[in-house]
Amino acid sequence: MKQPIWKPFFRLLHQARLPYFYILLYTLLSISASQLYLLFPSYTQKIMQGNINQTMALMVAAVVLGQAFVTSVNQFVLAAASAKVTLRFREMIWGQILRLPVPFFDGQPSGNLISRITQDTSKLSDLTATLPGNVLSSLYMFFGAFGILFSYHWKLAALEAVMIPFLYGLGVWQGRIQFSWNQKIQEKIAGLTGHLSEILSSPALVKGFCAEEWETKRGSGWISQLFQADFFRSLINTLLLQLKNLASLIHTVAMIGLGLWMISRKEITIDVWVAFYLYSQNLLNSFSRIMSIWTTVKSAQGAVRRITELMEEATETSGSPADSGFVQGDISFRDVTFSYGEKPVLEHLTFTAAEGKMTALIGSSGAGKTTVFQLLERFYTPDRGMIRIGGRDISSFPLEEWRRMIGYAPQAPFLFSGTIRENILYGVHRPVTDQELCRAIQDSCCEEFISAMPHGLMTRLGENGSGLSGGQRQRLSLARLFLQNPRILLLDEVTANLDPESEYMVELALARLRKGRTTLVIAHRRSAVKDADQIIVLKGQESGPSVPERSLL
Ligand SMILES: Nc1ncnc2c1ncn2[C@@H]1O[C@H](COP(=O)(O)OP(=O)(O)OP(=O)(O)O)[C@@H](O)[C@H]1O
Repeated sequence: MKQPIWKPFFRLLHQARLPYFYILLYTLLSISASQLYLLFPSYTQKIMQGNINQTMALMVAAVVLGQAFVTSVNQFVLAAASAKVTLRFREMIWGQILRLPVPFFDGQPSGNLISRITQDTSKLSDLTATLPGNVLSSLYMFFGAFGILFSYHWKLAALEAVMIPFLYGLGVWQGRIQFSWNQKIQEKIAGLTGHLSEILSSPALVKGFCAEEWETKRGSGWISQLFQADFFRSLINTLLLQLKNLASLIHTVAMIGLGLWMISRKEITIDVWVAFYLYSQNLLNSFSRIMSIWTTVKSAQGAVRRITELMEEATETSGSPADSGFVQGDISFRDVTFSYGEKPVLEHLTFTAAEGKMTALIGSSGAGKTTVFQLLERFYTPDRGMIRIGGRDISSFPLEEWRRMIGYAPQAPFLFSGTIRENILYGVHRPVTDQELCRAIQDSCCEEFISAMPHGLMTRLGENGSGLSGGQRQRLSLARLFLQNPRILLLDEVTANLDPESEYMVELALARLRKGRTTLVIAHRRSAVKDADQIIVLKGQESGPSVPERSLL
């Protein structure tokens, strides 16, 4: 083990609210099962000594039935414990991912994050739910059996003591090999998941470019890589299992050989040897379990590391409610400089967007228009300079409060699978009356098409709002903004891809929405800036520092 995983592992346990009752119950039942297994050989010995009577028969029956009962109840407890632990870890990680800042997601394949929640949590749960029970019950059995073996005969016990280090070395070696293969599989699964989720998010694009054949090949590449890794892992696991079986066989043969030799020399009686043999099997079983715990730990090591890294990422700081304040006044960028990593985008940007007025941002592609919106949303922080509203630094407002004051309409509106009603109400953090909803639908020019739908507001949309035209999607997202009632509007080329009729409808809705709100619009087309009170030209890096030009249309 290169890096100890215990510290981060225990930190994770502390963070997740684990079902300790189930884990404790599993632990106690596992130890009870070990105790019952330890009783069985001594009863067998007594029977072999001729101690056959009703009490003995009842005792043996009780031990055998007890073992079966405890083991099967424990299976249920373990299933419940694992499921609950998985649930808690998944909730914890999902909550963390949603609170990470936007820069974290830059260049982070979504497939990787999905596999943190699906694959890695399963591994972590296996470890967490079973670790205390398996470790304690195996150690109980291991030391219990060893103690009893020494009390029987030291020579036979010494044979065990010699065998165990070899078996241990073998187990550690196997664990290492299995760990490295498990890691390979994890990487392949993450790659495949990332690739599939990217392609499945835009099936129309694939079809539009007639790229089915090409994508089939690319997908097959990932699938066959996973197959190869899976195949070799199974092959290696089978070989390792055979090796383990061979080691057990050697152990058993040595046990039998030494036992028979000692019986022939009258050093032990046959009943002692039988009991000894059974205890040595217990010892071996408990040792195998300890080694399988080792394998579980090794295979969870990567998952623990990845999840810990994720959990230790700094989340967005929400700020204190004491800093709340009324968001009003002109928005001013003062000497703002910003780069994405090493890549400078804005330099010394200074402009003011007057309260309640419309400011258009224009400039060539890559000039930094969307970046201005990103900074306003506080997805990123300026490297230098300051953004203020009514003279107050925008970063001094509690984050959530600030973002709720901003209504952002992107070029491609965000809609999700669910009813039209659910889509309109997304992000509206207050109860909404039917009248308010109707009003927002009317203001956003959605009334006509929603009432033409078979189930009206309760009509279900597909992923990304499929089932609606571009203009309808855009108007639906504007209905959301009417309800959200933000003080600042950020409109990113909202009408860019619409036909004239849809554009007219969206413009109508936008004109209503803009009333009384400070609006910033990203525009490429003249028609989109015709109502602007001022235009800021961003020049980007190509043409030197981006000094804005102010002019009226
Ligand atoms: N998350 C990011 N990480 C790194 N670079 C980025 C990121 N987002 C944007 N950029 C880069 O920053 C520059 C400005 O991007 P931005 O999206 O702000 O431009 P824009 O003016 O809105 O362009 P367009 O009109 O084409 O949408 C571009 O060169 C872009 O490649």
